[in-house]
Amino acid sequence: MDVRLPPHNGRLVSVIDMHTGGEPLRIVWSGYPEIKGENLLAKRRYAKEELDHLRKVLMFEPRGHFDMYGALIVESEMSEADLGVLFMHNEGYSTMCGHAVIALGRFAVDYGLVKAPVSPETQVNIHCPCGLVKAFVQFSDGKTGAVRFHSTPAFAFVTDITVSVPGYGDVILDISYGGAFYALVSAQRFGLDVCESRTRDLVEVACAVTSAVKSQVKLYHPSSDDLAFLYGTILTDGKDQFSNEPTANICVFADAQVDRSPTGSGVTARIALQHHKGMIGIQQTRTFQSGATSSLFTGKAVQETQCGEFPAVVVEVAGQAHYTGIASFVQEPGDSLANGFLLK
Ligand SMILES: O=C(O)[C@H]1NCC[C@@H]1O
Repeated sequence: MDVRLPPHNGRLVSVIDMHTGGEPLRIVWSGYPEIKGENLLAKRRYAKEELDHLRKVLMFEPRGHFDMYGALIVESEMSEADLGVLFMHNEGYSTMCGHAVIALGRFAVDYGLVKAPVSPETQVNIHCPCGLVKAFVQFSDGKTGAVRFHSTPAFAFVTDITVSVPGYGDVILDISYGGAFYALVSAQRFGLDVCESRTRDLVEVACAVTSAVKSQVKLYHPSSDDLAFLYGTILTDGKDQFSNEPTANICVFADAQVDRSPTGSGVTARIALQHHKGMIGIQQTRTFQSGATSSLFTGKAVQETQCGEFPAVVVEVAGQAHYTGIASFVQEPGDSLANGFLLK
């Protein structure tokens, strides 16, 4: 059967879909209008201000769903970058996304964004809004495999602060930065278990924490005000002290969106926090498990560094992404739901 273009408004947006540890990634590779801006953070602002209707078309139903995640490939102003990327979710545009970097590393090698890949690993420099992230993609017999990446400097922002969470009382928690800021607290504090409890119960608690922290704690990042916002809350199993056993967590980010993966930027933030508290050493590899799907990432601090006045670490996170499909999306004239909608 010939596949013909359906009736549409003139715009055809083509994507490649992947997932990393169950978390979807819709990579937009053609059909998006030019994203203007003299640097990546300016492009992020432009996408937010001028093109947000297209995020909704691609992330929301009927083409996506409440928990869809996307990546827009853009040009980077950094000479060492192989590609630039903007991340999209159900609320807007993130500054870092580890599961996406793991998928994009493979995509960049498989689709020729990097010339002459080498075995056993090909380096792909991905310019994310938080900075340059270096991905190392397994490559042998012409095939790509697992990916590890080195984060931008990650740091504990504040530890053991008390936040008043309506409905739950005073909660002691940490805030850590792994390319995005997260509040971190053990689910046990709320009588929940990140692997066993119902997802909706975990989401309710995490959202209450996120909203309390947003209203009570002012965040700050030494590089840019664009990075200084709380992305979400990570509920953990409380097993922060180093061990060879996996530690599980569930990340609730953006508008109550649930990460199916262990969360690359979350693993980065957790290791920065654990290192800050003396619970993990440099080069000690820890396994992180998603409370949602049981998928695994590994992580380790590979280098001590500085981020402004914050002692920081570079974290290496490793995982595996898979392809799920390709698609070209249209909006048909006369479709009252063509711009996308969400069920909450
Ligand atoms: O892996 C990560 O870092 C991301 N996954 C969805 C939420 C985070 O951006």
